[in-house]
Amino acid sequence: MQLPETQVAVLEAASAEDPRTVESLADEIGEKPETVTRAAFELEDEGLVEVLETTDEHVSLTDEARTYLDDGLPEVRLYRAAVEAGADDAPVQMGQVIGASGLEGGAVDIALSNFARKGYGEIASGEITASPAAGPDDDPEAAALAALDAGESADGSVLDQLERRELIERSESTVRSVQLTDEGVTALMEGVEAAQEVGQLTSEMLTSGAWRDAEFSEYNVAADAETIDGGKDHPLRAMAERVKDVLVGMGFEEMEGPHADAEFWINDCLFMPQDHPARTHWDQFALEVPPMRDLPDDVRERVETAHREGVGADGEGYHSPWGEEMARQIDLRGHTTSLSARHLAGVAKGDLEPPQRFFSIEKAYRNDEIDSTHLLEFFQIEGWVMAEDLSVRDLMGTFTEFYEQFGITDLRFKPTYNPYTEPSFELFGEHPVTGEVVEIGNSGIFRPEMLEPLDVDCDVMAWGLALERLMMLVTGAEDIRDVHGTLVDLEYLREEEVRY
Ligand SMILES: N[C@@H](Cc1ccccc1)C(=O)O
Repeated sequence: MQLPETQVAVLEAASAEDPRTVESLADEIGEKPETVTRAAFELEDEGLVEVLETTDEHVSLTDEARTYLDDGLPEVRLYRAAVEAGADDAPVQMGQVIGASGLEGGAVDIALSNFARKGYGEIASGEITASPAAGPDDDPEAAALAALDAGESADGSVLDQLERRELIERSESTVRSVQLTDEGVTALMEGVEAAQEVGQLTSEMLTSGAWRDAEFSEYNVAADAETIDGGKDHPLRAMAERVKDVLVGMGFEEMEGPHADAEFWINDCLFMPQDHPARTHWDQFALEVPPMRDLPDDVRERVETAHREGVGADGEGYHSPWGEEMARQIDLRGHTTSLSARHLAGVAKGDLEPPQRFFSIEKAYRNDEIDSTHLLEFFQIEGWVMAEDLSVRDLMGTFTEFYEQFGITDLRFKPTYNPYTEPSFELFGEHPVTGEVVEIGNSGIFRPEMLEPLDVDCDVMAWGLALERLMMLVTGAEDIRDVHGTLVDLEYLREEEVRY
């Protein structure tokens, strides 16, 4: 029988009694493990060997665990310091024990929570009591860490606990072994010889014509191959593109504009009084840069008058103080409605005649508390329609049509308040996994107090929708941080389906 060279080598090195790992075969015949794996699968296809797979669990200690190997677990240190201070007799001031233990920073919290969990004693009203019966010398977690460090194994439930404490990392790998089949043994007895098979066509073979006589090895499309992670769009970017397609399909044109902009465009044009709470720097990020130089004089004057005197015959409004300095201050935009203001004021695309439809899918920045539904930066799907005689029905109809494209058909609306819209509505959708009703956007019909100073004399309905929330409803993700930001699992990004 003739076989390619590596297959012959693998076959000869393999045994019928003891499965041999790919690594040891590779060592023996001086080939790379990948090459041996490939040859092994080819031999398996021919029935000459069997490839056996087992999973090998590997446990490694984290850096944190290594410091505990030297210093002891924080809770054990705390217990020892407590006993030393007499806390096994009577309660002792916590500060005193912590000081004596030498624990600092985050280690103190770690010590306290595990001290309580392990029943080493009690902590109440700033005092610590150590239970004399606790035996930190036999702490199973400490023992397991020492055993693992010495290359020994440890009990499964202790391992689970150590993993929860992030003191160990567990990984699995597939170990492949090769064993000769009866057919393989027979083939070896009858004699196998190496055939000169060519694995790869080279340019030399093409120029010399050697390819004509060469015997090429066959492809094995079923063989395991190295995973190659190619570049692709981030799932959130892919979602943004999908939204863009839908909106363009609905007749919308895209807006562009600065991420860092004058408060004038972010807030003042939206009839947000300068003492409005959302304008404090707790909410939006102010930049230490020179103020905006160019503001169109006529718009600035009309906006100022609207703030100071109100709009309309009876001058309704906030009659709030207004200063140009604040209007020229540059912030990271807290919403992309600044782009709508620039477009409506005619500074982006010149004067616009109705009907018009515009959108943007761009980042907004807010000093929010980060949690499962909030990030400091997020993408807003901003949009507006300018036309004669718009009503709330038009607004709801537009949303219904838009969200339908993403399979969301159970929209709910709730009246809300924005300084720049009247009426205003928040939009909600149901989370497909948790069933929770999630806010997905905010909308309304721009007030005359906003539109008149911008010199717009027809109706404009507008909205800001959250791209990440839409993504959560579409994918079922329960935490925004699983989808976007620095905590996203790389495996998710690698494996997420590519959509065209
Ligand atoms: N700017 C609003 C969204 C919005 C835009 C336009 C009209 C009404 C609401 C927000 O960030 O929540």
